[in-house]
Amino acid sequence: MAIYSRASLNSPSQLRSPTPISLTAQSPTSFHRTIRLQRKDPRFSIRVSIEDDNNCVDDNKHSSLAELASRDSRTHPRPLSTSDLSKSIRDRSRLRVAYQGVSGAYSESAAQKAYPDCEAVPCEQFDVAFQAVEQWVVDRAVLPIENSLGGSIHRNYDLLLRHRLHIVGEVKFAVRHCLLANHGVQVEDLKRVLSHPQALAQCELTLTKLGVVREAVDDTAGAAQYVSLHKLKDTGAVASLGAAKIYDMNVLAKDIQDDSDNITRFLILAREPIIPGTDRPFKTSIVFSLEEGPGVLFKALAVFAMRNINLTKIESRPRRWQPLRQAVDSNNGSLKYFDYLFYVDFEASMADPNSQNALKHLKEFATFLRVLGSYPMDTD
Ligand SMILES: O=C(O)C(=O)C[C@]1(C(=O)O)C=C[C@@H](O)C=C1
Repeated sequence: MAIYSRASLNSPSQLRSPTPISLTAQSPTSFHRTIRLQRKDPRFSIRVSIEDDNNCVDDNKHSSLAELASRDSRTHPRPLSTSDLSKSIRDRSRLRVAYQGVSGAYSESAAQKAYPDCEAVPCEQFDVAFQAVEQWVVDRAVLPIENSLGGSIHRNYDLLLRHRLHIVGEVKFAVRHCLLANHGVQVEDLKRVLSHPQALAQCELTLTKLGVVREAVDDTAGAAQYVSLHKLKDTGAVASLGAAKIYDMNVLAKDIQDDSDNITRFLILAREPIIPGTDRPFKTSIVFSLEEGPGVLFKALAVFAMRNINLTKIESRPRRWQPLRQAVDSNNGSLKYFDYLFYVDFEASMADPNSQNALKHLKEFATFLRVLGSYPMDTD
């Protein structure tokens, strides 16, 4: 049984697309298959063929997959993929906010918490959400950056640096996971459970007790959608109560996360920065790199401590393009070090001269420094 990326089966506009779409299935077993959605008649029919690695086409699968694809496409918007980004969006009446996943994902709820009247736009991957903002397809992106149980979402730290968007806000969202299965399926029937890797990590204790095989997919709601569409009897999903309703699934257990206080912090990204204020609590996010040497990170952090600026987060990531730095050591000759980027959040606005002085000071010995955004704190 292969786990397909969401887009393989839920695509209204893929089905209308003039070009055939080819998606590689991610298979947990030795099967590795490619799904091709091909348009036979532009208006009325699609042809779905499944090929295995030996290019054997299994025609018997056509009708059922086509049926599934069209049934789902009528009800839920398809996540944007990179190829959609060139198409213009006409309805500009509501703020459009990109999130990663499909309808029912926690990220969609976070987008709606940040902008209650927005049009939440699903995207296949984090990268697509970044590009959708950059290319004016949407106005904002709301993306997870850290979770109180699972830790940092490193991919988004890396993408913040690779793209040129600005952090204009943050939103904290209480994530309450449910164990979902198709109607009639009991907990004892479950052999495996699908979900987003963060969600699986957040439910470690429950899933270990159940003794099920865990399989990672792109998002929690996508897991529910997959199990529901395929009418699986031995597979469950960890997802939200909202996803249970959308994909008509039974809730076998609620609040299965390891700790009831399971909070994910999301960043709100935009093309333009906001003008920082001092009228309410602000946070500033920066990224910098430093020379190699004893006490350099200590010195960097001291620029905040000596000004009584509170740090709320520090994350280090290896530099992707020059991950190793060559340095000369008087005792050992030439040495190679890992080169890091440090992401720091501090509780102050860039409108505050204290923050400006701290960054001026940091620049004296940082080899690179970028302000990612200065934005109101979510104090909920
Ligand atoms: O899969 C989802 O529903 C998401 O919104 C993604 C995501 C994440 O990336 O951390 C968001 C919140 C939860 O922490 C689990 C998963």
